[in-house]
Amino acid sequence: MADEATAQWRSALEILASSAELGQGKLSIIRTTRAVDVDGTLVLIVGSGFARGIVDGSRELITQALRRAAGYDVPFEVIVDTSLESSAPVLANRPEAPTTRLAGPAVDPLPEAPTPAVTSSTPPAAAPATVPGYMSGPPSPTAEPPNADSDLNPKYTFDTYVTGSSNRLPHASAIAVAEAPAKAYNPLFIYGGSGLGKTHLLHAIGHYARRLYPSIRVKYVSSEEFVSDFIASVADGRMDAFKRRYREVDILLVDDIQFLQGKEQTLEEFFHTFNALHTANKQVVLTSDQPPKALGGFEERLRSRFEWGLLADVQPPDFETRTAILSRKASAEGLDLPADVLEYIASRVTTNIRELEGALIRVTAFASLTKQPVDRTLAELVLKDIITDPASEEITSALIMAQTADYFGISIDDLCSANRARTIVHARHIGMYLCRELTDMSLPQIGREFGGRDHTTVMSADKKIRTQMAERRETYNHVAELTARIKQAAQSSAG
Ligand SMILES: Nc1ncnc2c1ncn2[C@@H]1O[C@H](COP(=O)(O)OP(=O)(O)OP(=O)(O)O)[C@@H](O)[C@H]1O
Repeated sequence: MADEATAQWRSALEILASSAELGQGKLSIIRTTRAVDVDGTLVLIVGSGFARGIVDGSRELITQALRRAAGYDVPFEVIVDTSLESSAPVLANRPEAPTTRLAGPAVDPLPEAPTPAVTSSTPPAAAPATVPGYMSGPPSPTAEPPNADSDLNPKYTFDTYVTGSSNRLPHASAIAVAEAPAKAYNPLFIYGGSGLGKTHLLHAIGHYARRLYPSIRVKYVSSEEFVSDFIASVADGRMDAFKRRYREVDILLVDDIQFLQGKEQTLEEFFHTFNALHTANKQVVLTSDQPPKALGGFEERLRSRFEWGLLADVQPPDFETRTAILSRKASAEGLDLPADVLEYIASRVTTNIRELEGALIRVTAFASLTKQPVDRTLAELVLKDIITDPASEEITSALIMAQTADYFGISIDDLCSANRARTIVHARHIGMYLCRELTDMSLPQIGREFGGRDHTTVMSADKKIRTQMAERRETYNHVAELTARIKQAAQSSAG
């Protein structure tokens, strides 16, 4: 595979050289890059942070050149290997980029919230009588400090998780696992459709376990981050550190395991990680959009291990649970919404809780913009374009991007480009926001669609649009009108 990667990269370099778009200076730096293939990702290894900056700044042209060379989109990562430095120009006093291109935290790593108020779903605050013995010993000297990078979202706790018949089993087993890691069920495998709270439960396990056992080492990782970390570590020759990161923990929480499908080298490493943890009596919790048996692209030996512990599925919430979730979200935001409004929203959005939250945001944003009280008429007006029959429509990122480009009078290439013109940036942010709300795509997937951007860019676009909707009428209108167009287009193509 390495030869093929080199050949592909050489062809791309020729294409770049034959186009005048990249200056000779940049080109000569890019030429010093080495390419290897890891699990279908082309890893471009540069000799310095400076060279990496040049390659990163030329992403769009490199993407196009690789596409022309290979005949398809070639995903690529850039990493720094300073042993190559002699072949690349070095500028004095330029801060070095980190040696690996690990994806940043999936959520803001804020300190854990103080002991939350007691609610019906709050687990007991005291530690259970039997504290797992392995946590009483001193931490390994080579291990990272406890929870140094556990990346837990402070909002995703058991307190803020509403339970109902659709999620009682995963909720109860998540609590059991946090209370007695590696004793109750190992692994715990939580599966179910998109936006149903699997990530929320993983983070809640981490928070609660840390509250019970302050020195416990918890690591949360999305499987896409696991892949990037693995790729960067292989290419970088830093597998020892990689192994320590994932094996010297007490609880490993791995989100959206289905993204490992077909990634043979990563799966092999994951298999060994899993075995090492399980043998050492450490807890593993996994989430997936499907049960283990349905996970194509996974070897039987791994799928059968996923079934060693407990399988817990999350179902779409019923009407009462949806209403309770909305009520909880509204009060967390300090909003006082009449019951009939909450019920109306819950009746319109039935399958995905992320979309349910999106509907709440729109209704309250519109009320705030127009300085009107939130009542049923207003909610009906705002949500009139939210269509409830998910079977009749398929909303894809391609559809969202085409409609967004058309709406703003720009091209899809503009949306994916590095162009920072105001309208284009705004359109890009709205496109990302709508992909987040209206599709099942993960943050990294959305980032890739929009010109190979990092998942943290998608997160900040999502946050920006959410905030702007309540502050600027124009943004609110853009989102509302575009959603209506996208849903109509999806329905007419389904019909
Ligand atoms: N039972 C619940 N109570 C309160 N909030 C919930 C509940 N279930 C989901 N949510 C909220 O819905 C949103 C989506 O949930 P989450 O991201 O955990 O879903 P997911 O199943 O991991 O989705 P995906 O498979 O797309 O990653 C989050 O903001 C989460 O807090």
